[in-house]
Amino acid sequence: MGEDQGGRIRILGRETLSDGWFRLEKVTFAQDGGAPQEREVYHNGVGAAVLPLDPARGTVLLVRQLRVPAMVNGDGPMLVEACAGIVEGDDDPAETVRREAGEEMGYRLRAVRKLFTLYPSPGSSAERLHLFLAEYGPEDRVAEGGGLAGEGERIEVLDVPLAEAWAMVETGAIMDAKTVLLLQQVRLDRPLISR
Ligand SMILES: Nc1nc2c(ncn2[C@@H]2O[C@H](COP(=O)(O)OP(=O)(O)O[C@H]3O[C@H](CO)[C@@H](O)[C@H](O)[C@@H]3O)[C@@H](O)[C@H]2O)c(=O)[nH]1
Ligand SMILES: [Mg+2]
Repeated sequence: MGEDQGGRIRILGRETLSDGWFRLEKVTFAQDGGAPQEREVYHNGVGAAVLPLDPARGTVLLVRQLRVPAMVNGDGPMLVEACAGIVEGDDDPAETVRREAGEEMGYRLRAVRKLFTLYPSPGSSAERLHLFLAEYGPEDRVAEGGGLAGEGERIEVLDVPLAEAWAMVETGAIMDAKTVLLLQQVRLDRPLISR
């Protein structure tokens, strides 16, 4: 059982509630010697996402796919997002986004640039998400894309002007947090081609 550096938080117990696709754990802890408290933690892995920009045409690549959580919330069933994937084991997140860009979009990436590593939903999820920008051009389309049919993926690729992508954020057609963040970063970095 652990304590934090100040010794004020003591972990009293850790219990696996479910161990399916990812693991759901219940953590029991006490703060400042107080009463025990519980939190559920979903260990949904390490992710990596990339927004490829074509600086010459002022376009970005996005993917549209079935997202069951959005569907059961009544917002889906399809979400428009930046291309993303789960980082397996000790894989390099930059390699993960190159691989996912090939599988999901059929594009090879250039000038892959790391931005941040973020907790997308730290209240209940242990996921760490690595965010990248990249560049592409029409000549970098090297395959069909669409995702891995064996995993049931049917991914549509969108090659859209930045202004159109931003309008989709404003109308609610894009609701995915990492995607909004990446589009905002492009608007900060490239104000002249963003409007
Ligand atoms: N069988 C099964 N498949 C699942 C389950 N949950 C997800 N999958 C499938 O597993 C595959 C994972 O595909 P990736 O491309 O590697 O990941 P992702 O779903 O795009 O996830 C990425 O984006 C998420 C949303 O931002 C991130 O949460 C995640 O960490 C990752 O970065 C998808 O086909 C997805 O439908 C499940 O419970 N059961
Ligand atoms: Mg994916």
